[in-house]
Amino acid sequence: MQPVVAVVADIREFENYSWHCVPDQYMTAAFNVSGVLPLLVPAFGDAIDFDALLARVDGVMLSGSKSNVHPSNFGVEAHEKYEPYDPDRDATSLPLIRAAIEKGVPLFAICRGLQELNVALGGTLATEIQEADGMLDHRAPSSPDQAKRFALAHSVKTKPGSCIEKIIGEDVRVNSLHRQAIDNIAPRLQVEASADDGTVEAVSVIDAKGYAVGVQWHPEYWAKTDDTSRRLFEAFGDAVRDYASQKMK
Ligand SMILES: N[C@@H](CCC(=O)NCCCC(=O)O)C(=O)O
Repeated sequence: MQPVVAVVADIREFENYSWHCVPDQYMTAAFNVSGVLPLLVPAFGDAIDFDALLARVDGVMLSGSKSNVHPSNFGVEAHEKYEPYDPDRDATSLPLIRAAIEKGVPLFAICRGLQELNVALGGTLATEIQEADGMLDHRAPSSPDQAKRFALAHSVKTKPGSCIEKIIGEDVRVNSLHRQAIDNIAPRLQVEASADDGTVEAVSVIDAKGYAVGVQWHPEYWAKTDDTSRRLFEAFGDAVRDYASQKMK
């Protein structure tokens, strides 16, 4: 069985075209490590019949992106410090997240995806977090070498007994490529892991009907070689297969 997972596309502009796209690293990690077929969902927003989409897939994965959730989605005025935006992705991810959680469709949210999960459920985001006193700089190192940008950068403590701790253990090292983070956590989310400076690094949905986990780091980049990264994608694949097999009963 090769279950299918919906992956929401970014809108990118290059070569005089608008593109619906997702970086290969997310697609490859889902395909090779989770053992699922990632299917790109165009960022068509509420023109999409989300119930029909979710009836046809076995999971949802939300990738990272250099773009940020538009602050109007969490009651904050737009400002250049929150840019760049991708409103089409927002308009697709946010309702899809709510529908997937309502239906218990397995959900794995990565970086921007975790931020979307928080906003979709009523939370808010802080921006330029590195500028606040006592905060680590969670941005990627400046380098043309992706392996250096996605290098493991800081430690993360998981909450004992949490979903994430059962998957990856207590203290792990993760990469870090973000300048936004959860500010007010959504009522239905619980913190599952934090950085030493208090940045929320992993969450899960309280009383979720199905697997619903988000991480602020990028396990997809080292999914084949890093134990923590691999475990996260394997756990997502297992949840998707369980869901798919239940659907067939
Ligand atoms: N834009 C948000 C979300 C961070 C994120 O998804 N980063 C992935 C980008 C990878 C890269 O820089 O190549 C934020 O900055 O917090």
